[in-house]
Amino acid sequence: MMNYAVEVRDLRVVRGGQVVLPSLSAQVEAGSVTGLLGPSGCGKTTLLRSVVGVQRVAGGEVRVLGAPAGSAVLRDRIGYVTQAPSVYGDLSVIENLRYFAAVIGAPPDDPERVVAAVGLAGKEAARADRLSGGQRARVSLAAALLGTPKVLVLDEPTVGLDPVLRAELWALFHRLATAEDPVTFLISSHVMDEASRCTRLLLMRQGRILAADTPRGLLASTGARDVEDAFLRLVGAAS
Ligand SMILES: Nc1ncnc2c1ncn2[C@@H]1O[C@H](COP(=O)(O)OP(=O)(O)OP(=O)(O)O)[C@@H](O)[C@H]1O
Repeated sequence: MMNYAVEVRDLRVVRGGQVVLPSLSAQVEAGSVTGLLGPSGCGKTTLLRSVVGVQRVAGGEVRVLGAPAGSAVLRDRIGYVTQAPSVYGDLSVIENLRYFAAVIGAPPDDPERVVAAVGLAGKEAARADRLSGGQRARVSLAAALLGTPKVLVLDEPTVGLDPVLRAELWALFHRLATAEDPVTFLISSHVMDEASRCTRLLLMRQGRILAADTPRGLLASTGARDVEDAFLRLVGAAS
């Protein structure tokens, strides 16, 4: 039987009177680097918020590591990085991470470990509001890595980063996903060319999952030459 880190069944979400997810079902395989791809406004963030347990849902079920999304047992087992990096501007990099480590009860030497993991060694003493956007995003990512979570949910983590840094971050995700104690990644992006970096894909449009497959499987089943083309073919077939 497939081992799923995240299972979503018939999820319904209404935001501001608008049905954003009518009835969405999807799974994320344990140890995968799963990309959630779809155009802006299709409901990616809403789905991620539901997985993390911060979204009010109107129906259906979301389970993470077998427990209901948002339950207390998941608190230090799931990390979430939102689109807007949530760090305190008036604190240094290491102060931010020490604060978040204390909140979740992570080991005292964890801030140093995660600073190195995201390539910010040497920037520990820098105030967060004096960092570049990409550096601030990496502080948020470092905070999500504290306490060695089993599932990391990342909302467009590579937006605004240069290609070298982008490649480094994807390499980091794969290292963590294939480690002895693997982390499962669910990563949203509206940039289709990031699809090839994922081991599995969820293609989403207008609150629905169009396809769930490996990048290779998706190209084979659609006959497309790249994921953008596959997406267009699936949209064409669905309409
Ligand atoms: N706070 C809110 N109140 C009401 N509606 C909202 C709210 N946030 C988002 N929505 C609506 O929900 C829909 C899905 O938004 P969501 O942020 O999940 O999309 P997304 O795919 O993550 O987009 P993007 O790639 O631009 O971040 C959109 O139509 C949006 O207008």
